Amino acid sequence: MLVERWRLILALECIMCIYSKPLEQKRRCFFQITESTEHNYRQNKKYTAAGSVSGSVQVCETTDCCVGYYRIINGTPKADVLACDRIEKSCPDETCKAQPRINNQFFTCMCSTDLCNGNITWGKEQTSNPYSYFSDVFMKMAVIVVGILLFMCFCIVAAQWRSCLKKKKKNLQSSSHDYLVQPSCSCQRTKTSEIDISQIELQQIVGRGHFATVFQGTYQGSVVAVKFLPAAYEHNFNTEKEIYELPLLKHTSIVNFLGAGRKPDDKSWFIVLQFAEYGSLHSFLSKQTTSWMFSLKLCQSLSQGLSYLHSDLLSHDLHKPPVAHRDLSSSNVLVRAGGTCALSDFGCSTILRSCSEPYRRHNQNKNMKCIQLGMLHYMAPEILEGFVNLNESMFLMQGDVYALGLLLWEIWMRCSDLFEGGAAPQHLLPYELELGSNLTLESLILYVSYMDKRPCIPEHWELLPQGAALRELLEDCWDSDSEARLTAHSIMERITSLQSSYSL
Ligand SMILES: Nc1ncnc2c1ncn2[C@@H]1O[C@H](COP(=O)(O)OP(=O)(O)OP(=O)(O)O)[C@@H](O)[C@H]1O
Repeated sequence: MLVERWRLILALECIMCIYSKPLEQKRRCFFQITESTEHNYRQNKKYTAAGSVSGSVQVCETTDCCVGYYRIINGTPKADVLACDRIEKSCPDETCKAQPRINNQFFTCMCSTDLCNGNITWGKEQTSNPYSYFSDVFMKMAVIVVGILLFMCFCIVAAQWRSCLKKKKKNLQSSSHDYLVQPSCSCQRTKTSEIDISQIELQQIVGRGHFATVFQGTYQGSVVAVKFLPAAYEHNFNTEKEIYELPLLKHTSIVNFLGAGRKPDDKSWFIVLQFAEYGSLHSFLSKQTTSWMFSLKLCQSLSQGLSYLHSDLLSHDLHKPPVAHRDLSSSNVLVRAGGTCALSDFGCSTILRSCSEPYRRHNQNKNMKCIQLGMLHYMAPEILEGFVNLNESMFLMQGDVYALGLLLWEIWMRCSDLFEGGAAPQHLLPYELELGSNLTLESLILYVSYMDKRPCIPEHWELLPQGAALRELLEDCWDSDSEARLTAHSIMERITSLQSSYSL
């Protein structure tokens, strides 16, 4: 009887052994880091840590993807870096297909079979268009979107039908109540007041962007900013208005929206906003330096604004979905008289909510436009490389956090208390010192993504009491691994603790 039981146990163990083995098998990739990339210590350390290395083979610890970085030398690809990928990404291809990068002199590839990164599938046709990787991604997305379109239509119709039923039920209960929103769905919008342009007294121009011209003006006795968009930019106008109209969007660190309208003569669109006395953060920092406490006030209000924008709130039947800004820059942050920041320009923003597939669709379509027109300086490495999954809200928010890190750096680089004798350097955009004022997408990808470089943190900060905390905070915002970045909320908390620990 005992022998029988032993036999049974042994047989079971054997079966488990056979079936569990393939599951345990980890991806094996070729491993190589050439001399030319050895100076890039941080990047290489991350690739080395992605798995255990034995000779030229690495066994991947956490991912199933092999990566290869190749340089084109005399017309043939030469491997610079071969390794396991550092973080899990989608890599459905079994072979390593070249994706063009910097000026077509540099290619990356990802694949999901053992040792697949040793050979790159490379064709001359791939060199013709530097944006082809983006196009590929968008083609795939288009197919997926079309595939789920029918399903979404069904959902929208069902949601509207449900909302209609609820409305009818409520109307029966109380016909006197004036509903500003439809509480049955999270796709709520507040009613905004349509403003007649004759009610506004326009004064001088205070700013210009890619699309808009912004005037200072007076409306109902208050100083306001009026943002005009040409008639053809209805889509941009609607996107921005849609964000401002979200319930519960009002916050001290988000510019206050007063209303919108259309000029009858030239049919241009306009948005009326609370006026920010110091204009954009960019023009503020260009003109003046700050004290340590003033810089903390700017940073604190800025991170509060982003944390609020990213938050998912439900209060008294009103729902504010999370919003990713997606175009944060010192030109899109305003500074008010009290020395606090307010987020503005939501023309590229994305509402991250489950019942808003139509929003998602048009946001995907405008993504390329935003990538081309947005401030390149602030684009996170994964966005520059095109690795961002637009359906993943976390990715979009992590992109905002990277930009927030650069904004904090910009503010502290103009803080006179952080420099000997109060001599803060003149204001520069991130990477302007290293790559010049007319930096290109290619030079930025090479510097930020491939070389994993960030704006220079002055060495003497290490000697300041708060220096180590500043460095740590900046590095935790702009980490190349987007998932390792802090959330906007935790950045806000860290700045609050800086305020209490190092008040000068
Ligand atoms: N509420 C405001 N108060 C004061 N100045 C403002 C205000 N809103 C905008 N501005 C100024 O106008 C400039 C352009 O505004 P905004 O960024 O909204 O335009 P845009 O065309 O959407 O810009 P972008 O090129 O980033 O798309 C800002 O950088 C700022 O200097």
